[in-house]
Amino acid sequence: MSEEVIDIQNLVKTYPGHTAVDGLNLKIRKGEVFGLLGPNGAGKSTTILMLMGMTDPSEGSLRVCGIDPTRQPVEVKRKVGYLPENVGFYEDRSGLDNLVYLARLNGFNLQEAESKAEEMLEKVGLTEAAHKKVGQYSRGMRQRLGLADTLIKSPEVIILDEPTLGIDPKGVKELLALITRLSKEEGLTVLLSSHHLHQVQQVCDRVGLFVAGKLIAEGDLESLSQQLFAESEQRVEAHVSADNPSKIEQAIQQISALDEVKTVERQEDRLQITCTGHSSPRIAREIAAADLDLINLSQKQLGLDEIYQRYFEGGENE
Ligand SMILES: Nc1ncnc2c1ncn2[C@@H]1O[C@H](COP(=O)(O)OP(=O)(O)OP(=O)(O)O)[C@@H](O)[C@H]1O
Repeated sequence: MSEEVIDIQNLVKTYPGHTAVDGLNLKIRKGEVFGLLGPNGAGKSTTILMLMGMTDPSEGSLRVCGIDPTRQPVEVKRKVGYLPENVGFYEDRSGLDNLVYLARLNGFNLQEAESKAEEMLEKVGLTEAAHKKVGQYSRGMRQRLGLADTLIKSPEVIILDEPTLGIDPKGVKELLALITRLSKEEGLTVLLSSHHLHQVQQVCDRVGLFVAGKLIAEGDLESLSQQLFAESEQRVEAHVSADNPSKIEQAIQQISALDEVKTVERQEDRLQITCTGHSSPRIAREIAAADLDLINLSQKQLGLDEIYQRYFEGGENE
């Protein structure tokens, strides 16, 4: 059975006159890359702050690596690497110097700190820039340095809050590839918050859609589209044998008679069907009942694009 590294139950955070997180339930398993996707103001950062023990929940319970961050914030910080939206470094000192300093703060002696810092710089691809001042780093390099810092204490979980904000497309690609590699190679559990659906789609095993403090759906892409669009219009294409036109006509009549089917159009040996719900099995049965050979049946997979359009556009207060 898979181990739950993050376990959130009925989590609520209220500020005066405002509920930022509203009854959140979420479990994230060991080694998973989970994307918390939502518009500005959805409550992502507030949730992360509660996971890190930096702000207390108003209600509910949460465990990170089995630890309650509200009661044991120091313990949680030992196990969890946190990369905030903006990381502060000493700008006039090199990346290596900054990391050595941060490693020392984490309790390593000077020798250990130096070797850890070099190892982490190598891991995030900054060896060549090790002696360059951080003030001269690009935003992408700074985030990689931030990631190196979060990895120094060998965390079990890393939490990244909008890690790609302000990075150019090439830097984003490199950072996402790095996150994926770290998770796969080191069995790291990753929680990544973002409002960039394409980025989340590229790296996450599962996605949670967070809107106005509530998780409205979670799962992989297929289960998300089932949860959100079960009743909405789907497109199915049936590729059938063209040998017997009368059988094709018969199949079209039978499929058209199904309650959930709206339209059927024939394009030679392909039937384009619009329907609600998951009608593919019934459509396949009708084709078989018309004694027609079915070569292929495909249902258009709804992408996060459609999900985003429907739920997230507009952001806060929408
Ligand atoms: N300290 C605070 N006091 C009052 N309201 C707050 C506080 N922190 C956050 N909020 C409000 O709670 C809501 C959720 O904010 P939060 O920062 O968690 O959202 P987010 O999803 O991380 O968005 P963003 O991507 O913009 O950071 C917002 O409406 C915000 O204005």
